[in-house]
Formats: sequence, C-alpha cells, structure tokens
Amino acid sequence: MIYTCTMTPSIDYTTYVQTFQTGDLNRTEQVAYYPGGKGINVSRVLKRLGTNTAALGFVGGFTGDYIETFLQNEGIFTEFVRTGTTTRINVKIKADEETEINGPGPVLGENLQAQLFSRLQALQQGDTVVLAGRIPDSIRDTFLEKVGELCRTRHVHLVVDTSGPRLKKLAKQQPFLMKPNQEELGELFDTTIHNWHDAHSCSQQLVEQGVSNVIVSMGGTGALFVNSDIALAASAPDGHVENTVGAGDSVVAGFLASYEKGLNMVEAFQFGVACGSATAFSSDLCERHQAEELFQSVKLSTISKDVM
Ligand SMILES: Nc1ncnc2c1ncn2[C@@H]1O[C@H](COP(=O)(O)OP(=O)(O)O)[C@@H](O)[C@H]1O
Ligand SMILES: O=P(O)(O)OC[C@H]1O[C@](O)(COP(=O)(O)O)[C@@H](O)[C@@H]1O
Repeated sequence: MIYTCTMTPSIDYTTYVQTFQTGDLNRTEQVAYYPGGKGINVSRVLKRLGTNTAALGFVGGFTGDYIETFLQNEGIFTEFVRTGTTTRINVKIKADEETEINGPGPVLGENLQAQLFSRLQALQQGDTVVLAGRIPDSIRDTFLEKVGELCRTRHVHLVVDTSGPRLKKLAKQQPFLMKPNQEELGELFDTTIHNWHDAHSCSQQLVEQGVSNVIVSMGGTGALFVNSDIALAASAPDGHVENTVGAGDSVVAGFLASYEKGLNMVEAFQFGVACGSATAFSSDLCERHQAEELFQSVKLSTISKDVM
C-alpha cells in the first residue's frame, strides 16, 4: 500500500483570467476547487493510475470536510487527523503567467502529532509512505527522525517531497526517493541550479549521503534521475501548458505506481515524467491515458558531457 502524508493540505482555488492586473478588480468566469497539498495530489494520481493509496495528514473545518469528501468520492481511503483549525485555501491564478498564494499550515500540538504517528504505525514491510508538502514549524525534528526510524526498522520505503530546512533533515533519514524541483535542490545546497550538470552533481551528493534514488524535476526542461548505478536526463514532451500545479506530485505518483507494478527504475522514471507533463497539459491532475500517450515522447539520455 502507498500511504501519503500531507501535513498542510489545501483547497486549491484555481482561476483563469485573460490578463491579471494587480491593484485592480479582476473578474473571472472559470474557477475550480481542487483538493491540494502534495501528498493529496500524489494519492489522487495514484488512484487514477489504478494503484491503491491511503491519504493521511491533518485537516480541519469546512475546507477539511470538503477535501475528505472529495477524496472519498474518488475512491481514496482517508485517515486524516482532525485539527481545530480550518485547512488553508491556496490561490492559483492562471493568466499569461501562473501566480500562486499558498497559505500557512496549522499549528500542530503534541497530541495531534501523536495521533498522526499512531496512524503511521499501520505501516508494514513493503509499504511506501510519501511525506510531501510543507512541514509546519510546530512539527519537531524528533518527529521526522521517528518517522525515519519507523521506516528503516519496518522496511518501509520513505519518499520525501518537501522544501526548506526540513528537506535537509529528511535527506538524512535514508529515503528511498527524494523529488526536489530545481529550486528546492538549489536551496538544499545553498546554490543555484543552472543546468543538468549542477543538478547531477547535487543529486550525486544526496546519493552519497544515503538517499537511494533522486528525481530532480526541472519544469518544461524535463527531469533528472540519479542513483548509485545510473544518471539519466529526460526531456519533457512539448504541449500546451494549462496548469502546472501538481505536476511535480504527478512525477512522484507515476514513478511509484510503475515501480510497484514491477517496471524497472528507468521505465518508472520515464512514466513519472510523462505523468508530470500530462498534468501540466491538463486543468486538473492527469488521467492514465494522457500519461500513456506521452510516454514514448519522453526521451531519455545518459548523463554524460553531451547533456551537461
Ligand atoms: N512547461 C512544461 N512543459 C512540459 N512538461 C512540463 C512543463 N512544466 C512541468 N512539466 C512536467 O512536470 C514535471 C514537474 O514539473 P516541475 O515544475 O519541475 O515540478 P514542481 O511542480 O514540483 O515544481 C516536469 O519534470 C515535466 O515533466
Ligand atoms: O505545501 P506547499 O509547499 O505549500 O505546497 C502546496 C501546494 O503544492 C501543490 O501540492 C502542488 O505541488 P507541485 O506543483 O509542486 O506538484 C498544490 O496542490 C498546493 O497548493
């Protein structure tokens, strides 16, 4: 079973306008209210790919109810811890450019953290847990260390897709997979990632530190895959970009779903990138057939001097 854990879910209020004028009244006719947060997006795409998944984390208030009902209607098993505060609404404005406003996460006391940890005790050998999205300051490092230890002792694959200082902490927990985007990887190493070469050398350092597999997503350029045996660059297919929210989460879902079905790492990576682009070309997250149609147009090359 693939569990996802989203500590700061959201409703993604997604709206399309011709041109977005700051300091002015903008009227829109097209809006959507998607459940969001990185782990939740991973669960939604996994379900669309036919892989069983359970969504864990924290939700609260009317927005929390909306998220839980939405996921259950899509056939996703949910076991969120309820908080006393209303889950955030993130604003996604789609105009010539994409503008995002992400709200703060909840303050999570010891009791709520203990409730989440007891849900994670359900993890068994062979399971995967995806810890994704912003981790609130109130979650102590010791909590993350306990999750890492639980995964190691139970032989559970830990997948990490977060940002900021917590990414550094979690990199030390020997995750099976880390999926930073270009900016997050740069932040982790206090540098700017300009090209494949930069991304490759930082990813290699992560592998040397004990991360089994690293995928660096690089927007319209594609993605990089590095482990101790291989280093591959994947080009993203061309297409009309509708909404890139959740594209990175779709890469994670596509990779995990394929790996769980027995595909090798290379094919799983290729399918993950196809899922990322299929989501970028859709208003909501990708459907399986859309990713399958793009699969062959994701071109892979071994990282060597010619792609650096
Ligand atoms: N403009 C684009 N054209 C084609 N594919 C894209 C585009 N933007 C994103 N993608 C796809 O989505 C994946 C993840 O995008 P990225 O923006 O790097 O992730 P994140 O959402 O985590 O920031 C990329 O690796 C690529 O496959
Ligand atoms: O937890 P964060 O870092 O604030 O990000 C939350 C946002 O990220 C998303 O999960 C999208 O993530 P990606 O575009 O990186 O795949 C949105 O659904 C959500 O609004």
